[in-house]
Amino acid sequence: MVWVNILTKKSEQQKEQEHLDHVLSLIQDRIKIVEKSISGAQSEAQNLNAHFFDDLKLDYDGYSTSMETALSIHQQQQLLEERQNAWQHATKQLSTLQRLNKRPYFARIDFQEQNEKPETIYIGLGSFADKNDQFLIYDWRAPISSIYYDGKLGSVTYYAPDGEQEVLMTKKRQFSIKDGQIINMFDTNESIGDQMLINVLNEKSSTQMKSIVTTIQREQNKIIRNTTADLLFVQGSAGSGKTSAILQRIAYLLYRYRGNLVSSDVIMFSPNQLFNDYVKNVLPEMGEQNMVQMTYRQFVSRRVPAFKVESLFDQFEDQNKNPKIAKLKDSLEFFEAINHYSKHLIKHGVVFKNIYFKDKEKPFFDKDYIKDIYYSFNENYNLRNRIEATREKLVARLNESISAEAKKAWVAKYLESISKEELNKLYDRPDQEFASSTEEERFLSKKIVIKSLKQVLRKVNANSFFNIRAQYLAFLRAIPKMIDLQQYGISENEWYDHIELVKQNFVHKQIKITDISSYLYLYDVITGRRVNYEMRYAFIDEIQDYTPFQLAYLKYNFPRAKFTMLGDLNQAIFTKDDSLTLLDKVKQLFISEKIELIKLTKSYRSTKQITDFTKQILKSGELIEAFDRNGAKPTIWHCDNASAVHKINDILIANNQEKLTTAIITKTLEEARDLTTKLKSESIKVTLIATANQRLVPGVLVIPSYLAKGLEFDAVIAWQVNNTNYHKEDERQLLYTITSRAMYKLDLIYTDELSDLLREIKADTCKWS
Ligand SMILES: Nc1ncnc2c1ncn2[C@@H]1O[C@H](COP(=O)(O)OP(=O)(O)OP(=O)(O)O)[C@@H](O)[C@H]1O
Repeated sequence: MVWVNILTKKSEQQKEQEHLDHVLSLIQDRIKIVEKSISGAQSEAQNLNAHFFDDLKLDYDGYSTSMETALSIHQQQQLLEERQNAWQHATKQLSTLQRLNKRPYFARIDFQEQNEKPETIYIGLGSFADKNDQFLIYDWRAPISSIYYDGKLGSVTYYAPDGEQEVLMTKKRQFSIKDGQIINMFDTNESIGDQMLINVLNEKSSTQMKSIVTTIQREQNKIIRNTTADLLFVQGSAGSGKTSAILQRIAYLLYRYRGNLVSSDVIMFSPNQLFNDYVKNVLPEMGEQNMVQMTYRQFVSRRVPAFKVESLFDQFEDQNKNPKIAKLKDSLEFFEAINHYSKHLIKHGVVFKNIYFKDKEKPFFDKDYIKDIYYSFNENYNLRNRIEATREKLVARLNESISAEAKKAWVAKYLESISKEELNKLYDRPDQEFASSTEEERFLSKKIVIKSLKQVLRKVNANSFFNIRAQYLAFLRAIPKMIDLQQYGISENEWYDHIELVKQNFVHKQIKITDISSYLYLYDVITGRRVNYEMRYAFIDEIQDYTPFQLAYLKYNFPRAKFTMLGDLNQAIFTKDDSLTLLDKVKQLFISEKIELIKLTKSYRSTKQITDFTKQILKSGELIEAFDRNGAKPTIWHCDNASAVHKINDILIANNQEKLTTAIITKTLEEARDLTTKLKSESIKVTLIATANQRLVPGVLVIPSYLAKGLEFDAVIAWQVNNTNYHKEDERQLLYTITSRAMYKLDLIYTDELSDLLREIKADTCKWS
């Protein structure tokens, strides 16, 4: 019986190999054709470029002939553009073919639609059809491919453009293919067979994330292919594939809406710059371009170049932060307070600034004068109309003042001081004539005034007459009238002291991350700044570190975008316990019928031993499911100060022997710096990652906790898990985030006393040393 099985398997594999050889030869033939057409198009374009002017009818005499010239240029340009497009299309095709040539497909499914013939299709990273338009490979994103990820054998459904389809799936086969050879193949009845997943997961990590298209899991597939939700909210434990799902989802959407959606219509907010570097290869690996990617801090900071926005480091290590005030400022209630406050501003309360010109003592436009204009419009004017109308009036006033300004002494003085060359530039034409020298002088004076007044015009057009800093402080002062501070446990004195701090920050050109969003929102509401209606999809990873205010502000900025928010409420390292209620807050921003929630509980990153250990750090970690892949139990090392660094060395030697890349994760940056110095003095080679702008290099890394967000490493050494570093209940999530970065091996080192947060760990889930 066994023999028969082996024999059938062998002959099956031979058949599959023959099929693969056939497909590969067709792909290679196609590559040759496309390469030829590319070089053809290239030389044609070069030719066209080189002879561009030879072929043009250059004739500038008379209207009709110059029209002809224009037409001729236009035609040549069009021709060039067409060649360029054909060339671009062919290059894209070539890169897909080259990808397919390396690995044509990874799966096969056999199925039968009602009253139709049975069909067999192969699934790969792109589509490929023969000369008769018969598909030999289906893109993994094609509607039918969905059943490969979704269903067990038997009756299954998938969504085609014309609705739900039911088919009978009779076979699901997975392949490992290398250099044109089938290395292995399995038939499976699971969504995606565990064997394939184990093989993929057992490959060691690199400094770059990889695509997971061959082994997407059922729940992940739901996230990837969702097109109905306005808000898709994914709560997933550490390592459950949230980030992977986002990236495959973007690739899916670009395919599904191709022609209508381009990568610049998609924006992704990521935790830090290091993370961007970590994921940057995934979309190109799938043949797509990367989306717009930025951190929230970048998104807000670029709007306030004059301010220094609190850094990630300061935000994490700021010990003076008042959590009660932060809670208030991060809330949706605070967001609503701005809406409420702005309604009152229709009648009074907008704060203005003088605009100066030459005279630094006397304003050119006095703030009271501006205020009178602003409030001269009737109450039907909303804030945006008001500021626009004020701008218009100021510009009109500016124009009216030209003649009077031209008579001022500085103008005559200036005229005398400028060079002949500069003077000549002031005339409209070189041969311009004037009735008298007085008239000429008047003309030149006006020209100078107009030129100089441009700086005032710029200020008016940039709304510089609106004093946003004073306005923000005024808004903060109005808060006790709108929000019951006691509810947040804040006394009035505390609040006013806090306003003083914000003011001092402004004086030093600094702004805290808790202020920047409300500051910008207030500015936007008052000036009626236009938001981005073009963005179609917004992705937010590590959602637990966002405040409800920030999410409301993002929603305001991208009103037409569908949002996908992913995170692990158990890994909140900035918002801590508040993150647990985040979902309820976010729900208020969307229509409830358009919200879909998905939970991912299985952790693919770490071995079973690591997941079973780390989940105990959380209060409600029991819901996290480990993927059945075995490794060593984590080890907790107790060392004295002198031996701790040597312990690291021993662990690194062992990890190197197993070819595991190690990251040593500290709580703070200061600790990371300190440890790096100690390790280097012992001649241990490590790279310190101190800022998010660094690159992830191969070799041992020392990295502070808040920069390790979203990343993963073969082996992790959690440094100094003592009770000084980790004793507060709200530090559980931080410790969980650090330890859950490990894929295969986890060591924890402490001196003095062990963290209280690790005391309840079951003795048999780790080794104590
Ligand atoms: N279906 C899958 N097939 C293969 N590998 C997977 C799959 N899903 C997840 N992984 C792997 O598991 C690891 C963790 O995935 P990912 O980083 O996307 O998780 P995450 O939920 O964003 O984690 P965290 O919240 O801890 O940052 C990655 O190495 C990823 O490649």
